[in-house]
Amino acid sequence: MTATHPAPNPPAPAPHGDLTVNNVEVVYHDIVQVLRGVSLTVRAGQVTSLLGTNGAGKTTTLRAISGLLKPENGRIREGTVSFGGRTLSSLGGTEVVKSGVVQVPEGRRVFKHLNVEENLRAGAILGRGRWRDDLERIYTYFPKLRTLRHRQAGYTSGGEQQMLAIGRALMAHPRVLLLDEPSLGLAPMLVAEIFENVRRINREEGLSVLVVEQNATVALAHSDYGYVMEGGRIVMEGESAWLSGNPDVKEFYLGVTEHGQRKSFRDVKSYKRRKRWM
Ligand SMILES: Nc1ncnc2c1ncn2[C@@H]1O[C@H](COP(=O)(O)OP(=O)(O)OP(=O)(O)O)[C@@H](O)[C@H]1O
Repeated sequence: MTATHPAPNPPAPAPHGDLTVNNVEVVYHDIVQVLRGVSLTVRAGQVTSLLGTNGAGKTTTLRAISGLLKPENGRIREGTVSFGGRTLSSLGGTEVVKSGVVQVPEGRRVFKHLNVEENLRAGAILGRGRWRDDLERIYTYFPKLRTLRHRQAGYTSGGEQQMLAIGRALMAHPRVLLLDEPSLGLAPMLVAEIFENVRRINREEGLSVLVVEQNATVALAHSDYGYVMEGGRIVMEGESAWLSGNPDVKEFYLGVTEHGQRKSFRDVKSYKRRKRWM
């Protein structure tokens, strides 16, 4: 059963519309079913988080949206993905990018042999806007990248590569940005900086964001609405403020009991086995 908590005052939709995943089932290699009827909405102009443990199906959900299942031998067996009324689920990755939906992949995947500025310019593939103005725009959001602009990307830190990957995606003027675990392997201060920047871009440009995270604390602190996935299904959804105060989410994802104590890893694991949301 899915627990829901409707948003009382949804903001006025931005002109580009919502991104909707409707009852999507995904199989890999035609036999391994990973998504079992996933439905979610990334509201225009909002930051939406998709939470869940390892293997829940979060990355697969992003691939289903961004048209990147095929290279992984996966396909959408049932359901649709649409953006602003246009169906994306039959399009390939390049067409999805052209429609304004751009994914920042997990693990950064910057071009390590190119310098920072060359990486950013590689993101201007759609020729939307003027690349010089766009570089300035990205450097305003991520001043660190300006100071590093001539450095080979392979010699920058993990956090800098994450900023670069986000900056590169922004060069394509996306309307929806898909972020796969931006916190992975980064120190907490850097994670906070990256999420604050994403929030700022969302507010200033009206960019919609779907962020996949295992770090529920930081994702809920910087998003409007959240979904929790388990076993290829959405098991809970609601406004982020409500989710972060929800005892089930607190206990399981944030590892905190009602009395404010941290749960031990073993307790959290046994809680997981009980699967109280299913
Ligand atoms: N290319 C693939 N071929 C076959 N199975 C896959 C493939 N990619 C993912 N899977 C399987 O699909 C399930 C969901 O994986 P997915 O990466 O979507 O989960 P996730 O929630 O993003 O987890 P993680 O945080 O570990 O990346 C896992 O059981 C995984 O083994």
